Amino acid sequence: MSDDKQLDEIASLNTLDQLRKAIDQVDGKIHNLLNYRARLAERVAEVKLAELKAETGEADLSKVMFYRPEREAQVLQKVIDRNTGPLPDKTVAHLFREIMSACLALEKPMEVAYLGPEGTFTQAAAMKHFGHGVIAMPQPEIANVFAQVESGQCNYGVVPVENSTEGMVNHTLDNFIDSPLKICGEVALRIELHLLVCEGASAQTVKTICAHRQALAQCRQWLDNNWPGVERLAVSSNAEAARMAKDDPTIAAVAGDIAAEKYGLMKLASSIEDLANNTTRFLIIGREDVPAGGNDKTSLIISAHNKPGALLHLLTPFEQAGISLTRIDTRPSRTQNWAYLFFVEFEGHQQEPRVKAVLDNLIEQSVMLKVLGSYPAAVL
Ligand SMILES: O=C(O)C(=O)C[C@]1(C(=O)O)C=C[C@@H](O)C=C1
Repeated sequence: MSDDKQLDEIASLNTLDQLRKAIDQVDGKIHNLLNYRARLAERVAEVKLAELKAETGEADLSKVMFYRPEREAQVLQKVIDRNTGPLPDKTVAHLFREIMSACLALEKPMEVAYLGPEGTFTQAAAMKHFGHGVIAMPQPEIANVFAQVESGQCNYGVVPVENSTEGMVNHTLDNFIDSPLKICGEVALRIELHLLVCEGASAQTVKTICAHRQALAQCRQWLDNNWPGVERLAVSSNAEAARMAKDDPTIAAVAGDIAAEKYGLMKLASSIEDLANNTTRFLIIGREDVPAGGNDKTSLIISAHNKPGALLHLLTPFEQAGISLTRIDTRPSRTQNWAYLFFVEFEGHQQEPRVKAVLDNLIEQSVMLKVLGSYPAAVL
């Protein structure tokens, strides 16, 4: 039905009863279509298995790539492109995110490791990226997330990589150096941090402020101004800080809403992060390469020879090919041979000829080059 016809029909309905009957009818149609879509996804799973069998002669379910990040990004982009409202783009995209998540769970339930415990922003990022159809498995450290995916115990992992206030998450970058895993997606999350205490606690009872060191850094100025001289303790995650504050009125945790809810904490102060637009970017890690989807990014680690102008030489091929860099960062090298180690991110997929040409050029100039993966740019 065209938009105009829909509007005319809606305008002709004048009673609550008429409108609710119309809503019931639409719900029936949506419901029917949802299950139709779900059956198509089930059939997709059968076809994927049959294709693997035809290609390799084996029908090993663990080798089938049920999750297709490039296709999911395309589906979500189409949702946004065709949306005419009144529902906002973000809302319809989130609805379709959950529909696809449920369909994927029918194909095969995915196990996703994330930096836990429950209640971390990384868990929120995992849900934003995969929807609620996955089985989320909290891990104590970033290294455990990598290990769970490398060993095959989990299908994918979610790790924080960069914060708009504090820069790169070095643990994650260091883990990539030795890991065979590939980046297969990215997700950005707006981070709001609060000062949380248990019931009965107050500004007078608090002796220590606990949080992950990144969160403490993101609120440094606010804490300096409002809580000068009070001890700050870096712990393994904000959720862990919230867990510690739950039964101890001498501890205040810096953490987000999910942790506050999970541990039943009160807000002594809200939104205490120093920068208004505090965002953390997370990466999805997996064992397979992701095919090109049309709007991709590529991440790599590269080490340059220790001579003047080395970085400039590494970057010139990107400029010549007209490829935009989205990030460049340095880490201290961990072997004596490497003078510099750079993490570079740029627009494009490693299968594109222009990107391939740049990578060939870089291999010649660098001491070491490791492509961490090409993956769809975040849509949500
Ligand atoms: O197109 C596919 O490959 C599917 O498996 C279908 C579908 C979907 O529901 O649209 C589900 C899971 C994939 O990650 C991508 C898309």
